[in-house]
Amino acid sequence: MERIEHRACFGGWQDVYRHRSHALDCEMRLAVYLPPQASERPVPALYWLSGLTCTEQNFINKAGAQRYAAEHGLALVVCDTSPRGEGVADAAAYDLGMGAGFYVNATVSPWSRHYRMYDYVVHELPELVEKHCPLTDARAISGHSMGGHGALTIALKNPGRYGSVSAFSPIVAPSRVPWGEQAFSAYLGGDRETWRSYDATELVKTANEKLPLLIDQGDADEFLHSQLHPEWLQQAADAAGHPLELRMRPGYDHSYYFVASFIGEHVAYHAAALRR
Ligand SMILES: N[C@@H](CCC(=O)N[C@@H](CSC=O)C(=O)NCC(=O)O)C(=O)O
Repeated sequence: MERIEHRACFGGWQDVYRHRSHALDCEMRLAVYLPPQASERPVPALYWLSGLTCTEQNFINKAGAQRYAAEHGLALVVCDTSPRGEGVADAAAYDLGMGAGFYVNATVSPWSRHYRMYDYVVHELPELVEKHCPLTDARAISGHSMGGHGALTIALKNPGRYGSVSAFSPIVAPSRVPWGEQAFSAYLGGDRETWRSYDATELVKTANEKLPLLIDQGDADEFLHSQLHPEWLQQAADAAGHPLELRMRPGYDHSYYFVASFIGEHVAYHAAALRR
């Protein structure tokens, strides 16, 4: 990992690295916020997955999470949302290709060559940052929109790997909404059976580990009734006896103003869970 940004922030450090990814077969950037406590001892980490069009920069610039991470002694690990670079397959649309990896392992050409964000986030990213930064292997995961889908599905598919999970405005049923149908058709192909293993509303039906799901959702979100439908996950979780707290927030939209308004509560939630 080569450090390319290093900025003092709330007594700790906001760093950005570039590295060669084996999973994605391209150069990637990732951001790590180290709270002041990390200069004394290894600290637990909250992994953040961003939404469509984002890089590693959106969350670290807009969410204001570093103040809370410093308070609670939690590191923040933020990756990009897709493979990048020349030779990486792309599409003209903002919601397919670069910036729209959907946290799956693509199985269909031309996407399957680089689009393996699931393996990258679950395996390569923690191995890398836990080797190079003062982090313990205590991990929490969260994200926004497409990244909320990523956080929920990755936690549900990997029992024991994360101490807690939360999401802002997540795509909870990608198999049933336009953003997900477009991405899964391209990356996974036309057999909808294969889509179920990346759909939180399906995964929650059979999850053995009942890791509580925490979701914040604005009721003025412009994508609420077309792409998000958190009530579908609520219904599936209730039927499966899976704990889910869905907090509808009056007046909030889909933007990072919403994430910034409640990120402090999520950081506190994850810090408490990782202390137990
Ligand atoms: N009009 C937007 C559409 C894309 C968008 O809203 N992206 C969201 C995530 S949506 C679901 O994954 C986002 O986080 N944008 C980045 C930001 O900093 O706000 C557009 O074209 O950007």
